[in-house]
Amino acid sequence: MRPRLVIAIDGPAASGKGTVAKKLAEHLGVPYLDTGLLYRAVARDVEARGGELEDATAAVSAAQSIDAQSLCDPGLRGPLAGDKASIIAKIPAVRAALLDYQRNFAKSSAEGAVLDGRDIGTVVCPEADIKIFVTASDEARAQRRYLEHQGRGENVAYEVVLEDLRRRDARDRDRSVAPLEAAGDALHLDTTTLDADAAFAAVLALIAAQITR
Ligand SMILES: Nc1ncnc2c1ncn2[C@@H]1O[C@H](COP(=O)(O)OP(=O)(O)OP(=O)(O)O)[C@@H](O)[C@H]1O
Ligand SMILES: Nc1ccn([C@@H]2O[C@H](COP(=O)(O)O)[C@@H](O)[C@H]2O)c(=O)n1
Repeated sequence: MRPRLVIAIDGPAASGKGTVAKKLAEHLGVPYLDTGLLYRAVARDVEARGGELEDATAAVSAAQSIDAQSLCDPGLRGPLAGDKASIIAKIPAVRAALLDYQRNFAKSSAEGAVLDGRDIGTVVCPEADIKIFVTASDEARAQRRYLEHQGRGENVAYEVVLEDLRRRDARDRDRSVAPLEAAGDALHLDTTTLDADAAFAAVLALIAAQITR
């Protein structure tokens, strides 16, 4: 029988962490949480109530009343929602309000769980069995986002996508609480030259090597 595994996957925007995390959860038959959706949903709810994203009181109130059912809202997808999420994600009390939800999710299944985000290996699940930090060059990540825009028929210049991505990364890296960074014991995967299948195969190999060590 396979041991219970909690797997933490972190990395910057469009590094491909969500793609590998979802595949991994399916492969292992464990629940998967895209924690970015929580921050996106808080930003959505603050604005829906007429609040400002920088208003800590409004953001904490939204974080405390987050509705798990509403995380599948397609309006949460896309870079604008991600950018708004990164503004409320800087507020320490918002992060604190979302911690229990994430930690309870990690404990919710006897088989384990896969969570992806920015601070899973460092703050949410510091005791995770496996931690993976997924990266790719800025240019490769911007190209992925650019292709997403094109797929939706949106006319956005590659240079604008690159600039937006770098601004969001900087906000996530430079914040005072739970910044985007690799845990000291994380395994590193650079997906710049890997397609999604190759990245998944590389993750499986990293995990196999760690488990059999
Ligand atoms: N290895 C890869 N090679 C090329 N494209 C990829 C790869 N992995 C994912 N993609 C594509 O890149 C885009 C971003 O991938 P994904 O959503 O997994 O990134 P992410 O790191 O979870 O981003 P975010 O934090 O913004 O949610 C998607 O369109 C996805 O299909
Ligand atoms: N664990 C996390 C996850 C996300 N964030 C913030 O939310 C933004 C959107 O995240 P996506 O993964 O959906 O792109 C992200 O830029 C972070 O600001 C976070 O702080 N911690």
